[in-house]
Amino acid sequence: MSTVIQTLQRLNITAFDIFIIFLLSFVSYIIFLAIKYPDHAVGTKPRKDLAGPKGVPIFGNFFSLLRRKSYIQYEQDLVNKYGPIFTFTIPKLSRNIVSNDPQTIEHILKMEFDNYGKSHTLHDIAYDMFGDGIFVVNGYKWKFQRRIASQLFLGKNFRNLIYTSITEKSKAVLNILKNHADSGKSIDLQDLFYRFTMDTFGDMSFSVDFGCLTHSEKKSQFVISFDYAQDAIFRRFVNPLWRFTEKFSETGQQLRKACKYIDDYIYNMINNHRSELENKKKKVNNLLTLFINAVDDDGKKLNDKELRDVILNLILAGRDTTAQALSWMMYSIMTNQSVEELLLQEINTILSVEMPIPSYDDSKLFKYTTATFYETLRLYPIVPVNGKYCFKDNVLPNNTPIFAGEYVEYNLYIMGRDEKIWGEDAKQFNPKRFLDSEDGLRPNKFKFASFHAGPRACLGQQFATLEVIILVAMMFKEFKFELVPGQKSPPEFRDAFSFPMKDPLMTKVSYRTKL
Ligand code: HEM
Repeated sequence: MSTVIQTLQRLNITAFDIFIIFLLSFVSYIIFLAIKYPDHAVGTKPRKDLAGPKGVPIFGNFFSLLRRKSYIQYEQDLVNKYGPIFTFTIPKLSRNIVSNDPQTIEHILKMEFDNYGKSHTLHDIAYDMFGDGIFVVNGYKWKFQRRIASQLFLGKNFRNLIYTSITEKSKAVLNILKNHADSGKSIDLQDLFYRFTMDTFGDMSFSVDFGCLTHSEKKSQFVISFDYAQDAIFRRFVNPLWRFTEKFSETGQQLRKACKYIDDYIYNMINNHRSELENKKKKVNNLLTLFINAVDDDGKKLNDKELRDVILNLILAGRDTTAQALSWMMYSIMTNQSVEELLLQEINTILSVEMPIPSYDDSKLFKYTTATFYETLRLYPIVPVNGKYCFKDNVLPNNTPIFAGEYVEYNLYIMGRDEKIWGEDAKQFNPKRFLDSEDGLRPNKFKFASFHAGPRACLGQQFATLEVIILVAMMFKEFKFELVPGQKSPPEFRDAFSFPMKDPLMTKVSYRTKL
């Protein structure tokens, strides 16, 4: 070090000179980048062959995206201007090529499955919460988790477990609704559904009572931390400097605190479950037991960190998706009287005063209710924007070339309203479209891709459908629901990993017939 200083002194170079050299080098580097990336984000290839908004040097379309009202609105404006295929770039997140057509979805989710997957950037951004869980990994890690989890969701052995959890927690929801019907106090249904899906999932998957329905007035610290961490991590997508800013920001500090709380809670749950399994020496059938006992190809069991990642991903999948779908479904029913009438007709033919809870087998009879659920997901897809990272150069069925490192994205919210895909009444809420069509309740998975498709199709579709049918049937059998006036209709949504309503769904509850 001292020789460097001596040399600099001999050459008469001062600290100020060094500062100027650094500054000039930095400015030259920025100029070099600005010339190399004149209208697209750093690290991306130019794509003059594709339509799309012109970006600024280095940052591409980052600033216009920051000014957006919502990501969906941003893309809707681009569809209106450029048509269904267009592109834009964001630093770190690379180039997005949006192609809103079912053939593209089939191509990336099924036909070219091995060539399109989760990216390193997604894994990095989400790591603090999702770790190496099923939503953010590819290859063996994904396959292994899918294989184990599917035993619960697709295996017949777990039918009773799932059914019992759903009906028990649905009864708890009905008790809360009774209190509101008696007191005349309105209720936020979205919040109620989050509590319902969290408790159902906790019971069924971990034999844990999160207490969301029993201690309904106070959110548990776990839920508060879980929600905070999810939102903070989602915001990283539009902050390429998040690693730096979070070191100093309040958000960063709160996020670390939330993740620590979540980790402690989950590790504690794992330890309790392990010792319960060891002490009782009996089989506790649930998702956590399946993963604790599972062995990989080398005969190795998962360690606590791996179990934690698996659990957190599944809680995310199991809670938010169905709670939000239920909220949009209730909103859609409350604003479509004819749908409510047909739904009630169906419920009343299957349920009675003596049989107010659908049996597992009866749940299959709720065709119109299932169609109403699907129609909700068609117009309000819970993962509205999805896409995959391209590993090797490839060409889409519509002849759009895709280069390694680019994302192919599709927007189901926009596709759900596209008359070319769904016909003239695409924007209308009409559950019958599923029943009247040839495919019925087995719609083409690439057109109706709300549950994803191909080898990574949603594992929880049947579980979510059962959960929705049972709760909705029980709720409508006993209560009437009415939106509290003065709320935005349709409700606004919030940018997130899934599709939450921005505001509470305030609803007045009354008895259908006072018993
Ligand atoms: C309305 C309810 C639901 C909807 C609309 C839905 C939708 C989706 C979508 C779009 C994906 C693909 C996500 C991706 O790009 O990686 C997915 C994956 C998944 N879902 Fe669901 N989901 C729902 C409920 C559930 C429930 C209740 C569970 C139960 C835990 C669940 C478990 C999973 C799992 C494990 C995956 C990952 C599959 C894989 O990568 O192999 N889902 N779901």
